Amino acid sequence: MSVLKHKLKVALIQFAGGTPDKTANLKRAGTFVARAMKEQPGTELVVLPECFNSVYAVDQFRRNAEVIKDDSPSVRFLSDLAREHKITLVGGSIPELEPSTDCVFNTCLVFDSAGNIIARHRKMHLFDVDIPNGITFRESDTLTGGSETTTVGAPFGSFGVGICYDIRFPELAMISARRGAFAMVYPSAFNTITGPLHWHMLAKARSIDNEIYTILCSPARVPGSGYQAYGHSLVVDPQGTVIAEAGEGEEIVYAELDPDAIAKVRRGIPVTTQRRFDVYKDVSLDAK
Ligand SMILES: NC(=O)CCC(=O)C(=O)O
Repeated sequence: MSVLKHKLKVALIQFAGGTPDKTANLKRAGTFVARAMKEQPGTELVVLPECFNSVYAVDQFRRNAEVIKDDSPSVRFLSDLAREHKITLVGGSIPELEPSTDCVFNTCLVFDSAGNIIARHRKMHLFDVDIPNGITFRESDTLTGGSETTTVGAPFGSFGVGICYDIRFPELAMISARRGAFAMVYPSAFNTITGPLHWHMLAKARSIDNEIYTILCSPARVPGSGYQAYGHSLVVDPQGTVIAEAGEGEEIVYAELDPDAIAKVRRGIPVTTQRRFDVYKDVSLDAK
């Protein structure tokens, strides 16, 4: 049985949501999703970008954080959106406040077509980098990393979720693929320094490693804003080919995923059954 149950239409909403006005950001996301449903009828999976409801900045996460409960503004909005359009919605990411610990997480919620939360992925690997003459960013100044990998069961099959920098850690994708995922979905916000270096290569690598689809959804670039998003939301097929890609501005990326594409690649180059876990049982062990 294929890991993807039937052909699947997806839409990636690359829009400029991350302004200081959360209400306006949510409203705009809703407008784009409605447009996607008109332009590509039959869409079942919709993806929003990382931190789509507020400004992506270390000193803004706590201010914009919401507790994950039914009446929090972004949670209610996303739930209504999924129910209204009868879609599985990967709700980008939002800053989440965990009241029991007072920690703030960068969190992706996934909703089913009835508006129920079916997964919560807390970004595991925080974006802490310091590239000379490039970019310095330290999410860990104000965020806490999650500690669980996420594989979501949807009516059309299972898919894994990571958030942006998580894509650099191939273990997440492999864990989900070994659980039967047909795709990895990463709400993301690369930038104009690391985007040109690694965005496409990482997406292709995760696809080729696991012979699955890889989906990256970025915010649109806003000239003059503090954090310059890379854009280029894309879908890579199980062979490592980009089958749909946006430019830098606001745009919806449409694609149709095909179970046969996964089966064909896996038949031809069967790495998913040739792995030697008897040799590399646990890569987390210290190297000898
Ligand atoms: N928001 C992020 O995690 C950015 C990750 C990034 O740009 C990278 O190069 O990795």
